[in-house]
Amino acid sequence: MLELQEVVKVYLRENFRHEVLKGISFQVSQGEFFCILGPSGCGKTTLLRMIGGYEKVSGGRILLQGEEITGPGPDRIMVFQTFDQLFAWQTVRGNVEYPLKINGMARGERRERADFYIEMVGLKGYENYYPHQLSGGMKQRAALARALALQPQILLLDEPFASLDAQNREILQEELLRIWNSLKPTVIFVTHAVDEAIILADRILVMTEDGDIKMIVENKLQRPRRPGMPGFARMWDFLYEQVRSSRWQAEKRKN
Ligand SMILES: Nc1ncnc2c1ncn2[C@@H]1O[C@H](COP(=O)(O)OP(=O)(O)OP(=O)(O)O)[C@@H](O)[C@H]1O
Repeated sequence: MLELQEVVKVYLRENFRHEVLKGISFQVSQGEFFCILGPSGCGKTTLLRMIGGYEKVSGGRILLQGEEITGPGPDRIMVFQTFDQLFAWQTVRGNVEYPLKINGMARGERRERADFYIEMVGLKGYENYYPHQLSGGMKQRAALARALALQPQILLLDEPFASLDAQNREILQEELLRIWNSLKPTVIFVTHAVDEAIILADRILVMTEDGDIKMIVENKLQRPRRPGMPGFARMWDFLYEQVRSSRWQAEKRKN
């Protein structure tokens, strides 16, 4: 469904060419839960933004259903880590309805659709709350409802639970998996947390510190996955070592 072919991203910094991504190629299937795991600064967000069409590639191609991505579209929606992605002056319902309104959906239909997804993310009863009246977890639920309401082909999630406390993070991971099981969207989920990648993903792409693919690992652990289950710790050790060693190699190169 999604194919990246030798994708390169270069930024210019004070007249220096900074190659952030070094020729990334992979494919994601329809309905797959795909995680991109890597240390801070390795280019995960840049990669996601290019798939979203918010950022141009410097080389290579990104194809969605065989068509090259040239800009943003309602078929790919992004959810971010920050709690301030909602419109502060709109209620939860207003936030979820807004993109539908922009897309020309009639009032009755968009109200119905918004309420459906608000209930799905567990915010029924909070439709008329403003963002400042919500906890961090509730804000992320609202952002997820807004994204889901557009019924995108691909959900692009950029560390959406990273700012939550551990307990809320766990709850939201479970909820996301429940929603993914019922709607089966294709999900590309960026994280730097090894446990999160193992709990969520069908496959895990491990990036090197310097913007390359270290490996793509198939996650065959049975769902639901819990840190104490057989095989979890072994996988965690393996992935953690991959992330750690790529960071160490990059540090050695810098010195
Ligand atoms: N607009 C930009 N201009 C110049 N450099 C940029 C720009 N955006 C990102 N970068 C650089 O690209 C590299 C990768 O950044 P990116 O945000 O994609 O990493 P990341 O893996 O998502 O990091 P984190 O986990 O900390 O969010 C960094 O060195 C960053 O400074």
